[in-house]
Formats: sequence, C-alpha cells, structure tokens
Amino acid sequence: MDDDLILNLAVDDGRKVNSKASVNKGGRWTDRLKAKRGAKRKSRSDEKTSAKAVSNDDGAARPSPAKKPRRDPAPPSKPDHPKSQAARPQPQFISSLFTSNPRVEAPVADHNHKVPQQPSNAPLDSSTFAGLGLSPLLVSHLTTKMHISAPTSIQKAALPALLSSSHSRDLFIQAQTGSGKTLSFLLPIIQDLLPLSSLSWIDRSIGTLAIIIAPTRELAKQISDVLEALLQMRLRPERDDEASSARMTRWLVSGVLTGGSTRTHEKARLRKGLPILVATPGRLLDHLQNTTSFNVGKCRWLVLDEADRLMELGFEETIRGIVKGLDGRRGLALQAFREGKSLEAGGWDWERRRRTVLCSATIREDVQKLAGTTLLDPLVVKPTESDIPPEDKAAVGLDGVSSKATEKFTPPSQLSQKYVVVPLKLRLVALVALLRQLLGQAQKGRGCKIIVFLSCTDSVDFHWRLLGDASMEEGEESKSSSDEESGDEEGSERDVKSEAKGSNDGIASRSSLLPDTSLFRLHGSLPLATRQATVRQFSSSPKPHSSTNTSPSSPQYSVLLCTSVASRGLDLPLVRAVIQCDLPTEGGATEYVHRVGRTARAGRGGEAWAFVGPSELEWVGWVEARMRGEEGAGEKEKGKGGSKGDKEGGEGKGQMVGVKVEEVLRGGFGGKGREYEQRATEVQLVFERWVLRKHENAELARKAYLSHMRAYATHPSDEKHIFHIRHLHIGHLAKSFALREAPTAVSHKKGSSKLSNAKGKSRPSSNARGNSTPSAKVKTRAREGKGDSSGEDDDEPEAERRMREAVRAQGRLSKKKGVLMSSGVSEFQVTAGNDLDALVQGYRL
Ligand SMILES: Nc1ncnc2c1ncn2[C@@H]1O[C@H](COP(=O)(O)OP(=O)(O)OP(=O)(O)O)[C@@H](O)[C@H]1O
Repeated sequence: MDDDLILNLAVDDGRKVNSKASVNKGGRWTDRLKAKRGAKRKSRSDEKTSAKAVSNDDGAARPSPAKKPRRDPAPPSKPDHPKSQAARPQPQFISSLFTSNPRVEAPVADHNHKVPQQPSNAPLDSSTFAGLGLSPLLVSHLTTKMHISAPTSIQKAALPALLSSSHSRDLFIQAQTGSGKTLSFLLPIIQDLLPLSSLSWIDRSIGTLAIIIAPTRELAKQISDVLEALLQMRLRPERDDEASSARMTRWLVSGVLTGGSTRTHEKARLRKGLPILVATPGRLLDHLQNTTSFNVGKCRWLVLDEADRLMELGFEETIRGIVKGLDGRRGLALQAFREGKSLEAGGWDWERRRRTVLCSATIREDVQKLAGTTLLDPLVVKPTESDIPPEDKAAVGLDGVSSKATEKFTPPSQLSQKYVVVPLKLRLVALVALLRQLLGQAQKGRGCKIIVFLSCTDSVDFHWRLLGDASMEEGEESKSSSDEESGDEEGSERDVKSEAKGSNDGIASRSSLLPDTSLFRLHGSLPLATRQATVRQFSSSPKPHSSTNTSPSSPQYSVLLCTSVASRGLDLPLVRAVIQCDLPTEGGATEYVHRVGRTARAGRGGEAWAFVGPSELEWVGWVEARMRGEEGAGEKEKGKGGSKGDKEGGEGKGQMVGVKVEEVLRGGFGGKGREYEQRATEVQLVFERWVLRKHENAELARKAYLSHMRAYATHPSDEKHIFHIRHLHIGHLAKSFALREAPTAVSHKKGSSKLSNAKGKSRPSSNARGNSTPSAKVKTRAREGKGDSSGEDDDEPEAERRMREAVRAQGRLSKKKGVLMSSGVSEFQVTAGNDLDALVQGYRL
C-alpha cells in the first residue's frame, strides 16, 4: 500500500491524544480517527456515553458499530447554514454497517490462480506488417510516428484478406476488445486509396470513397482521430524526384458526420468533398436522402464498426436505408458516366464493386442477420492464437460459423477478473475502499485510471457529487462543481480551508477520500460538449508527475464514473481497472465483456472487479459459463459462485477469482484487525451527513436510489432468477445511497422523487445504455422552502401508495408463510416481489 496515497491508515504513530485532539480539525482524517480512539481508550465512561448518543456534529468518538439500529437525535445542521434548516430531517435510524448482513458463502481465495502471462490481444513478435502486404510507406509511418511495430492477431488475420487486390470479398471481422480492429480496416482503406494520388485530376472533389459507420458520436470521433493520425503522416515515396515529392495524402481529407454541427455546415463540407467519412448512422442516412451535393457514387468501402452495438441501438433499418441509398447513388453516377455526363477525366474503375466490412466482438444472431443483409459472400476473420499458415487462419465462410455460433465472447486472457460479494449496505464504502486500494497500488509517477460502471445516470450523478463533495473534514465540504454551478459562496472559503479537493470546470471534481485523483462522470444525459470534454480530459489525464510537476492541481490519478454508455469501443489509454459496481442490466455476458474490455487493451495488463450482491452470487457461474461459450449456460451453474472445477485449468477462459469484502475494506481503509470496520463506518456516516446537509443532496440520493431500482427491474427475464427486485433488501440498498430512511419513508418524503408517474404508466427510466428515457425521468416536486405542506396526501401518486401497500402486504405475507429471502433478514424485506416489481415498472397491481 502506498502510504502517501492511503493516508497512512495503517500507521500508528503512537502520539498521545486526548479528548481535545479528537476535535482537532487539522491533519488527516485517519489521524483524527485515531485520536478519537485514543480518547475512547482513556475514558471508558465517556466512551459509553458517546456510544449511546451518536452525535454528528460534536466530534466525539465514534463507537464501534452497534448491534441494533440507533436513533440519531441530532442530525447534522450547522447554524450558519440556512439551507440545512430547510433540510433538517426527522430523527433518523442509523443502522450499523456490519450487522444484519445476510450470511453468504464467502468466496474462497484462490491463491494458486495465475493470470496467463501471454496476452491474447498483444502485438505478435512472430509477424510484421510488411510481411502481411502493408506498403513500406505505411509500415514506416506506423513505426516511427505511432510506435506500432508489429500487428496484433486480428490484424494479422484481416490485413492479407483486405489488402489483396486479387479478390474483393466482403469481410466479417470478429475479435476481442482492444485487439486493434480499427487499424485492421483503416490501413487497407488508406493503402487502397493512396495510388489514386497519381491520377492527375484527383482532388477531394472526387467525393466520398470510404464510409465508416460507428454507433455513437464518441466512437466516430475516436475512429476519426486514428484516421487523422494516419493521414497526417508524411506519406511520400522514398524517391525524391519531382513527380513523387507531393504529399500523397493531400487530397485524402477525412471528416466526421455525427450531427454535432448544423446541417448547412455539414452540407458545405460534403460539397467540397470528404474522401473518407466517419459517421453515425442517422445523420449519414439524412444526408444520403437530402443532400444532393453528397457525391458518394464512387464509394469503394463501407465499414460497419461495432455491429453488435449498432443492432442493440436499433439501427438495422437505418443501415438498410444507407445501403440502399449508396446503391441508388452509385446507379445514378454510373448512368451519368455512361451517358457521358460525368466530368471525371477518366481512369475510374467502374467495374469494381464496393466492399463492405463488418466488425463485431460477437457473432450473435442479430449481428449475423445484419451481416446477411449487408455482406455478400463474406469471409469471417477471427484472430488466431497460434501462428498458422494464412490460408488456415480462421477465414471461413459465414455459413460455416453461423450455424454453430454461440455467445462465446472472451475477455483478453491477460485480464485479471475478480468478484466481491458485497452486502448491499456495504456497497458504497466498499467502492471507496476498492478505489483507494487500487489507486494506492499504482506506481508513483505513472498515473492510474479506473472506470466505475453504475446502473443509471442518476446513480452516476449522485456518486460523482457525493464523492466530490463529502469530506472527511468534519463540517466541511470540498468545493465541487455543484458549488460553482449553484454559486455557493461558502465554496471559495472552504476551498482555502481544505487542501484541495476542489473541482475545476464542472467536468472533473476531487475527493478528499481519493487523494491526488480527478473524478469524472459520463452518461448519455450529459450535453454532448460535456461528454466530449470528459472523454478528452479523462484520456489525456493524468499527467504523470515529474520532479518539477508536483502541483496538487494536477492530479496523477483519474476515476471515471459512468453508465454503459462507456462500455463499447472507447479506447481510453492506460485504464488500469474496471469496477462494475452494478452489473449490466442489458446485454448479459456480452456487455460484461465489453465493459471489462476497457482495460487490458493491446496486450497491456488490467483488472476487472465485479460487485455481486448476496442474492446475485449465481451470476458468477452464469457469466463464466457464457464466456466459455457453453450451451445452456446458467442452469447447471445454479448456486455456484464459480466452482473449483471452473478454476482448475480455466485460466484465460473467463475465470473469475473471488475476493472477500473484508479484504477489500481492509485494503482500502487499512488498520489492524477489524479496525477497517470503524473506518468504513466513519466514511459511511460522512456520506449520510452529506445527504442530510442539503435538500438537494437528499434529493440526489433518493433519485439515484429510485432510478437504480428501476434499472434493476429491467434485467431480462432469463436473468430474473439472479436479478430480481424481490431479492433486494430495500432498506440495505437505501443505505448504499447514504440514505438513512427506510424506503417507505423515502416515498413519503415531501419533495421526494417518485417511483412512477401518477398514472402508474411510466416505464423503467434507465436502460442498459444508462440513458433515462424522458417519459420515465424521475419526477420531483419543487415545493421545498415554500412552506407548502398542503395536499401532501392528496398529491401522493397512486403508484407510490400502492408500493407502500405492497410492501406492507408482503410483510404480512412473509409473517404468514414464514418465507425468508436469501438476501435479507429484517423488516423491509419483500418476500414475494412480483407485486413490487410490477410497481417499480409502473404496472398496475
Ligand atoms: N499492432 C498494434 N500494436 C500496438 N498497439 C496497437 C496495435 N493495433 C492497435 N493498437 C492499439 O490498441 C488499442 C486498441 O485498439 P482498437 O481501439 O482498434 O481496439 P478494438 O479491437 O476496436 O477494441 P474494442 O472492440 O474495444 O473497440 C488502441 O490504443 C490502438 O492504438
């Protein structure tokens, strides 16, 4: 553990502390915590008193976690904080983090497990780009400018097929995440177009010769960046005679069409000519249908990148429309040529057909369907692990593969996959602990990036605000972007007091719990400019410290909190770990593998962590089996958290290793024995106080909690045996959103978020993309501070009332039938969750 980063949690400096020290505001929070413990040791009677009264603002020693729920008589509210008066909550129950958690079979640490040394997506020593037929110009530019010297396995398999001029079959490229698929199609396109530079009449007005379709704007931008990097190279022949000295890519202008700028602006660029175009499907179809100056009749290449994602996002029809539009325009151009109306000086090979390349990480049924409608007699190219002759390199007809295609989709073999069974109450502190542990292990000066996946946009917003704003400095909040946005005058004062936590531009914030770290967030509800700035800043940061650069304003580490919007295709450099705090609600094992694929790219190492709820343990065996491509995966895995049998010989085949939650907490909070419990409790209390401090904070927490429930309810039916809302202990879940209220109290709260609209017809608000649909956006009441308490009951949405009734009814049911759920033990456990599920989803009972 890096003590500097981990705040010396485990170090006992033996300093004498007294009760005065316990209220000392200076120093590190862990020191103060130790001081408190010292004070406790000194006076047993004081300790007992303080243990009974868990005061939030007296700075007194925090007792060890109690066995019973405690009543907090004095929730924090600073007299100088007018807003806190409005948000002053009723007396709250504070339940201990470490009691009443369900007993689950803890994962057995497998210390013999070793992650394979040989990465599956690394550049191959045994092969060269030149040997695959890449032009010496491109080889030399790749090596000298992009520092890419050897092909990856998929490049080795795809390049010969795509570079060959003897045949022009369409291609289906299937490969692991981070294996270099982008260069697999960009290099052949450039190599194909370069010789056109010798045509005397060539310039960008030739129109669009290659189109690459990407499912999202971020991906389109990313592909365009790689393309730009290739085209900016000095692509000149070695001979330095006059005829060949022109820069060969001068006319090869690339552009992006994603709807980011106005149609008029895009039309103007298309009129000038964009020989290589990267686009999102909707905007491309729009221009094909409406922009007459879009000269695409000579298009030679069409690439569909991330085809599985294109299908998931419902672009099938759009792509059909694009193919039809391209065919139509080609027909018109050919007709014009035959009628002598074409202005080209000649030399164009009209006989040559357009080649289509489809890239996907999986060969799922819907992807095969897309392949069936867009590809003609395709080759399926997959990477090969061993060096076998090119003719045998898994290049087979699509039919040969499709009939046996399973959902097998493996993460890179060098990826270390871990899971932790986290009791719901501990989720928040376990996340903080794991982040601290991973950041603490990062090598100094080398930076470290971590991606955390959460279930929905509201949860991302909540965690981002909470971590950026809550501070271990008692009574203080770090200056966060929320301060800046709300014009909170106290923000600047706090910024001076506290060493730093502040945020800069609304894109990144800082947390006192995660020193030297920038916190980012990404989800589909953020404005495009914010999303782009976030991806840019997260990619470019952290800037490793040099001896001259030790400014606290340039953090070394970065954490990105996001929804599934960041799971596909994004190539964010040097991501050390991916944490799935919430498992994917859509896309199953495939989505899991895409998410973990944000790390361990191009042969680098990486860690993937999954938080598994006590009632979700079966998921481990389920996802492992699917990663192995086993038919009927799941059934035989019931009740397993990854069997021993799986682990033996399962290296690199989607095997996950269990880690105990206690290890995570100890690793993050340090201390001897079970000291981590006290520290975790302290952190949890700080979060809970933050929620109580302002109405906006409480509102964020409730919204996140409710949206999380809705997102959870969207798990598909074939996963319901693992992820069912009835398995959730909703009181414990509330705790993981730093809420002290029981769920029914949440729905009672004035100004609280609602589970569904008044008619009870809203659909789940968050899908796996993490985008809240407008119809299901959590509705809030904005009556706080106006003294309007009238009509609370009249106003109460029916669905909410029904939910309370359902909870009560199921409570009665539970008593009657004596049914006990696997995940819960106390008063808010819902035993037969169909009704609640229906409510959460907005259906009538
Ligand atoms: N031959 C190579 N040698 C070293 N690095 C490479 C090579 N080819 C690609 N890379 C790098 O590997 C990373 C991943 O490449 P790319 O984004 O194309 O992967 P991908 O297969 O499309 O992954 P995903 O399916 O997750 O989108 C990029 O940073 C890229 O620069």
